[in-house]
Amino acid sequence: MKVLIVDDTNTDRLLLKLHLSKMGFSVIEATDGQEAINQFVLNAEDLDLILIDVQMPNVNGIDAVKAIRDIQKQQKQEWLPVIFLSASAEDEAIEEAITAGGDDYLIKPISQKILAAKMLAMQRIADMRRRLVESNRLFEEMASTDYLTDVANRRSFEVLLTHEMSASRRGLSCLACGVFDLDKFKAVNDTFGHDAGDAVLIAVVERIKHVLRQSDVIGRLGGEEFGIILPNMDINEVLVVFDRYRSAIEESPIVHENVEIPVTISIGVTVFNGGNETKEELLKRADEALYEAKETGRNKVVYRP
Ligand SMILES: Nc1nc2c(ncn2[C@@H]2O[C@H](COP(=O)(O)OP(=O)(O)OP(=O)(O)O)[C@@H](O)[C@H]2O)c(=O)[nH]1
Repeated sequence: MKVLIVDDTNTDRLLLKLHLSKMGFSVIEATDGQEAINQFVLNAEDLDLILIDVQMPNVNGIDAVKAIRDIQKQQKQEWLPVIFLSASAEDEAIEEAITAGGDDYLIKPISQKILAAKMLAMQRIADMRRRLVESNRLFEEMASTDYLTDVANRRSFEVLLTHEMSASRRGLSCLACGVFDLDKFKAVNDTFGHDAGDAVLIAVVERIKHVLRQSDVIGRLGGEEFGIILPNMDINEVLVVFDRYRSAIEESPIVHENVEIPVTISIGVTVFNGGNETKEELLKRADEALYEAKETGRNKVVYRP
């Protein structure tokens, strides 16, 4: 557990540091409120607790904690426990400290036993907080990822598309968007089985990912339909690039359990017109191009500027 100790009195700070280090905590220090804010910003990622004196010159403990809570709120950070340290046992002082954002209040001189007990409680909170942060991260990942192919799901693909459209508006760069669909995929399922169909979907995505640039996006729009976003494209290259994806699928069959499954895809492509065009309009145009590719023979790219 990493603890920030803030106290302008050297002896108090060093004594606390000694006790906490003996208990096995890693300690960083600050000698006033402003330094506390700076240290918090630098260490926000892995800090577990702040122990902060109330009375300090310049920025006092109360103002520093208010500023830290504001930063946390703005940056949507997880809660970080704060314990105030003060010689004052007045009800009003305790009330002010907790209102400012403190979680506990220790009266100086601090008993070693009380400090050890409080640190045990804070350790529990820190562990709980870590688990919460990790499960939130996992939850967000699951909520935005397609369970089968591990690429962006429709919801997160649309969020990314909106984001890339704004970037394209600002930078006046060309943004290409493609929608592709496996050809006669029902026949793959019917002939080779649903598991083989799943394996084909995974393999197709892997092949496309292999030829995408780092900044490109692929997402599953549903069933056997996928979307591709290509930011910063050269408009003259759009067709060539998407045809490379098409041929990457056609060039060799997908092998599943030693069985060769020939697969092709049809792609509908368009480019973002800028201005007030919405993502729905953009995707609709790409979908219409895909429909035309299907209607006119499949295994082809149709471009609708
Ligand atoms: N294995 C598997 N099949 C899926 C999945 N999602 C959708 N499908 C199948 O994809 C097939 C889509 O069939 P259709 O919409 O008739 O299209 P198609 O056979 O690909 O024909 P065209 O698109 O016209 O070339 C259906 O059989 C769905 O069951 C999936 O996650 N796994």
